[in-house]
Amino acid sequence: MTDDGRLLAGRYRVGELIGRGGMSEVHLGTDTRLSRTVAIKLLKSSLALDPAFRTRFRQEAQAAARMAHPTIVRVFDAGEETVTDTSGHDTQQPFIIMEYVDGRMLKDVIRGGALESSEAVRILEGVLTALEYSHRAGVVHRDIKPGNIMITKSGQVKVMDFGIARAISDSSTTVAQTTAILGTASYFSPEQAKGELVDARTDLYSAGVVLFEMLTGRPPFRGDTPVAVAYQHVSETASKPSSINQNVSPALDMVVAKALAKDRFDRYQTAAEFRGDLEIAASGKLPIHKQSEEANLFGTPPPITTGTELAFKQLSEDQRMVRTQRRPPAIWVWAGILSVIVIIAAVMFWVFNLAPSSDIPSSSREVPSITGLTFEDASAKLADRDLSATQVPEPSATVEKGKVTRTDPPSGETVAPGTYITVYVSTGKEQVTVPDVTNKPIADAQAAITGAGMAVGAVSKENSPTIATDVVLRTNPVGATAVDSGSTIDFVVSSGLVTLPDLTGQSLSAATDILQGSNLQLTANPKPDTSCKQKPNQPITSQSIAPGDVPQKSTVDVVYCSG
Ligand SMILES: Nc1ncnc2c1ncn2[C@@H]1O[C@H](COP(=O)(O)OP(=O)(O)OP(=O)(O)O)[C@@H](O)[C@H]1O
Repeated sequence: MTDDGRLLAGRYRVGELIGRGGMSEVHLGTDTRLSRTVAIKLLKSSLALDPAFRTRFRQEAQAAARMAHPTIVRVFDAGEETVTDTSGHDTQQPFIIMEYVDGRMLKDVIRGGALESSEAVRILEGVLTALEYSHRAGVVHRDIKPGNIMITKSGQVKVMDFGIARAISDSSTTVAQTTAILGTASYFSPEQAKGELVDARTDLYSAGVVLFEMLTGRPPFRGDTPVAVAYQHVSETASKPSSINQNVSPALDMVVAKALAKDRFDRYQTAAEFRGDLEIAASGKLPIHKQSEEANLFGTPPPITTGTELAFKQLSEDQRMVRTQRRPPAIWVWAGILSVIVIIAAVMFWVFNLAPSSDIPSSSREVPSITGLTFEDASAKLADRDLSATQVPEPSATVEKGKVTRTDPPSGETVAPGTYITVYVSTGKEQVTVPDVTNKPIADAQAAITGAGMAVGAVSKENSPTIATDVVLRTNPVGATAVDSGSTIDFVVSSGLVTLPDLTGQSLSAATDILQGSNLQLTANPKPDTSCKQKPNQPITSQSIAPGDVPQKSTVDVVYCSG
């Protein structure tokens, strides 16, 4: 991870790369004027080639910068920087200076599976609060999806990228390109899929899709291509979330059904209305809109289509069912057939005219092997295959710090273009603390060390006047030191012996003191030697145990010169 080091607008220092999305690279940065940490989104320079996009982007970023709400990632500034490419040409690179959010993307949270209903409701309430505020300010988000919702470490919900989708879809990009840039079509409303005008209710549909995914762990419609997914948003009925996750209450099923109504007039009309029903559902009551309404909104769970052909097959089957089961008046049958033809024509137009003309293929991608690369190189390799990357740090015993350890989905798996790949980057070996095992028997101490993730090393013995045999005197490294997980810890244990010094030449009282300090004892009956030549201190002439290692508390007999 290299620091870019550039200064944008003479003020924002571009730091380490922290993420790469479908349309941008995101770096940590510093606002040098205010000395604060910011996130810097550098938009792909290919987008900046279109002057209409640049104008629209500036306007939208300015509108977003006017919004200040705790549930919205603050936009502080936006602009363009002239960049000289390798061939010496100057190009404009748009950038956005945002509040830095220390947290996780909702898409990464959902990757772990369905959330508890209460948590899903709490997060969606945050999203709806943000939408209520932005819709009042006249800003429609247009790209509400788990990849634009962050959850801070304290659990706060923050929605980002207001207005950016508008800048993209209003420039000369095709629908297929827009889909590829903005990610999958999973969160598109029916009106977006049909290329119609959008309004605040479009965001509420997408919020309904996000709620569905939080409750079930998967979006309501899946398919191999954006077209197959968009088709289902227009014409298929979503399953009840409770048919996928039985912990979801009927009340929440009803809220999701209303949010996902195909006709925007059947949906929640405002974010506040949606939030109100969520609160009612969370309290265990059924929202006011009636059960009969719910029955109309949900059909039987549709099979998961794998492509446009399957979608068409399903469509013709539906037609057959309409004819045989309900027997509606002929005029309705013909109206139904007509609308089906219109949809098929729209999809065919999209498939055969727009998608091939764009340089963004819609087939699936294989996740490449990127372990061992830096995040920067890995995300570039993913971007080559139209895949986005999110960085998640994790300790690794084997992979060097700063290098990719693994991905989710793993390499070799096939995914749709625009899919977010979680890229795990090594923070080096996990740090563990050496437990304090002094005064513990060696067997207990060794168990404590292995239990704390370290390896047992050499055991050496050392004399100790007081500590019992095979009890730990100290470790190396000593207790409370932080070390790499798996480090080897050496032990020094008591030998149960003590060093007896040479006592000859010492007076009896000096010898008593010396031995006491070593937890040894001088005999109570030292033997006098009268044959020697008397000296003033009556020195010891011999000792019963030779100097050296002796068991603790040994008693030493001595002979002293009494003269
Ligand atoms: N304000 C922020 N604070 C901290 N990290 C951020 C911030 N914005 C983005 N990121 C990180 O950068 C990554 C890429 O950002 P993001 O998904 O917004 O890019 P994008 O190009 O807008 O993607 P897309 O449009 O495909 O969703 C995110 O997954 C996230 O990890």
